[in-house]
Amino acid sequence: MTDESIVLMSDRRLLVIPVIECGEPLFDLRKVPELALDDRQADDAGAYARLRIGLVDRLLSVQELLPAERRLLIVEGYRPLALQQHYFSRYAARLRHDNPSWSEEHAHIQASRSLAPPEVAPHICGAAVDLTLIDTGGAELDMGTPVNAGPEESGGACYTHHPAISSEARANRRLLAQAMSAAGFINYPTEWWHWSYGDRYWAFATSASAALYGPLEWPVA
Ligand SMILES: C[C@@H](N)C(=O)N[C@H](C)C(=O)O
Ligand SMILES: [Zn+2]
Repeated sequence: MTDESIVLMSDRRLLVIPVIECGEPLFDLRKVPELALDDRQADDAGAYARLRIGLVDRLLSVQELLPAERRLLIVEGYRPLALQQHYFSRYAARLRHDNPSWSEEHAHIQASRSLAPPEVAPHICGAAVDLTLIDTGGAELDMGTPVNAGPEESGGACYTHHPAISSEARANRRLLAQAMSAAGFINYPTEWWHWSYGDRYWAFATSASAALYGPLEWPVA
């Protein structure tokens, strides 16, 4: 899959998709012992561990679909808007610094390979999850790159269908993708670990007439 065939998060078609908020609450994954949770993105208030309850149910069904010796490892769910804004503007500024000939618009588009522009971002809706696979001893499987490896540092190997990864990593990505897709999740093709349900990217990819989940304030009122 080339960059040209991938619909990026900066695509204007996403912005016009309506959101019909269904009102589902965020649920705390720290109360779900069936799902392994990693603390590399942890914040004091535990925002990273929250997800819309519908996604939690779907992750439980994903785990049922996996072979007994494989489990999901959840890295990040909900992300407050201020954090998304910080991540996105920092990365766009870094790209402009490293590529002085790029226009602001081009840097915005290129930044959206790794981070969603805040106006369409699914993590701020509790509708996206970054995750990987572990074995029975808790060791992460070889997925070709670490979670959150950017296109620059990974030479593009973070793209889900990048050809230059080992056959073992490809098989592990395929296993993850089959189970996540079967549960209704949609992958962001530039990041093998990023999956969403009910957000605008999901609505676009599934031709749903509207997204189910809009942005949520943090802390929840
Ligand atoms: C930061 C990365 N894990 C991520 O979540 N990227 C997507 C595109 C996002 O910001 O929604
Ligand atoms: Zn993500």
